[in-house]
Amino acid sequence: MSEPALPPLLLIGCGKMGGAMLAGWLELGLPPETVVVEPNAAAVSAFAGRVRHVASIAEIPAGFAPAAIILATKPQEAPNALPALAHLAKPEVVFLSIMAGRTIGGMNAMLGGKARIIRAMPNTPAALRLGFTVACAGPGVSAEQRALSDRLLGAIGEAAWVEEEGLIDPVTAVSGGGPAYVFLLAEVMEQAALAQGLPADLARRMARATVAGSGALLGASTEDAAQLRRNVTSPKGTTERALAVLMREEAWPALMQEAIEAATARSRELAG
Ligand SMILES: NC(=O)C1=CN([C@@H]2O[C@H](COP(=O)(O)OP(=O)(O)OC[C@H]3O[C@@H](n4cnc5c(N)ncnc54)[C@H](O)[C@@H]3O)[C@@H](O)[C@H]2O)C=CC1
Ligand SMILES: O=C(O)[C@@H]1CCC=N1
Repeated sequence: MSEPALPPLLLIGCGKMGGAMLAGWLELGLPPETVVVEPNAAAVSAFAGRVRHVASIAEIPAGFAPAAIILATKPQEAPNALPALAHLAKPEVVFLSIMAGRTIGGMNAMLGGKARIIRAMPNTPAALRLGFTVACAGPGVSAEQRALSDRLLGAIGEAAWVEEEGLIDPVTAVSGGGPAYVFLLAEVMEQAALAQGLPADLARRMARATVAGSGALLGASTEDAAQLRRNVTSPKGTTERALAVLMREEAWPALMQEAIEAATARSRELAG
């Protein structure tokens, strides 16, 4: 059975994440009445003719009744943008926020106190429909609104739901920011290759291909990451020597924990 057509949406902010999500929704068959609010015209040029673009919230066409309003500006923009959207907060409208840190309660206060809100945290592999999003529904969100949001998030990768909103802060630290840590791995591998005398172009290609290929292998495999690691590690071989450095208690295990703790704390600070 084919899925029903998507209803018109209102997207607030079409930057890196908003644009990646919009691309996924257009593939699902987004109606052209959809409105995108984005002050930077260049950010929406790739979507010209397929959605209606306005530069500010004040220019949203009067009477436009979206089923979902996606909040994809920076968290620091919320105090400007959300009060201007309060007139659209009705029981039949769900707000789907991807802003780091901003809590359902805090956003609801800015939206006039009666908004139905889902707080979600995606990540940038969404641009290839390989994202991972964790979402949490606030008070009053209907089963239909949750199903619509699940469909929207499923269009950009995998979606999971939690009941406890506080879990979104560590989710933001682990999967929201996670791609940055993986890209950093490619950067430092490249630097280490250079330090061993490899030519610059080869060092760059090797680091990129190794991180991308390993990610693809992990994605395609049913084996645990630990088993895939063991598959590379010959007893008394070379990898074992490298892992003995990286897996020292004070090295990657402790550093990753400290990094995730710091990002989780920052997410809580961004609540405002
Ligand atoms: N970049 C990432 O990896 C992730 C970002 N997020 C969240 O997504 C949100 C957006 O992040 P990015 O896309 O990275 O930032 P971005 O800066 O690329 O996009 C934000 C967009 O909002 C626009 N904007 C600013 N004021 C506006 C207003 N009043 N109305 C409408 N649009 C306005 C900006 O012109 C910009 O294009 C943030 O809240 C961030 O926490 C969540 C998960 C991952
Ligand atoms: O760094 C940030 O604040 C956002 C949230 C997760 C990824 N980027």
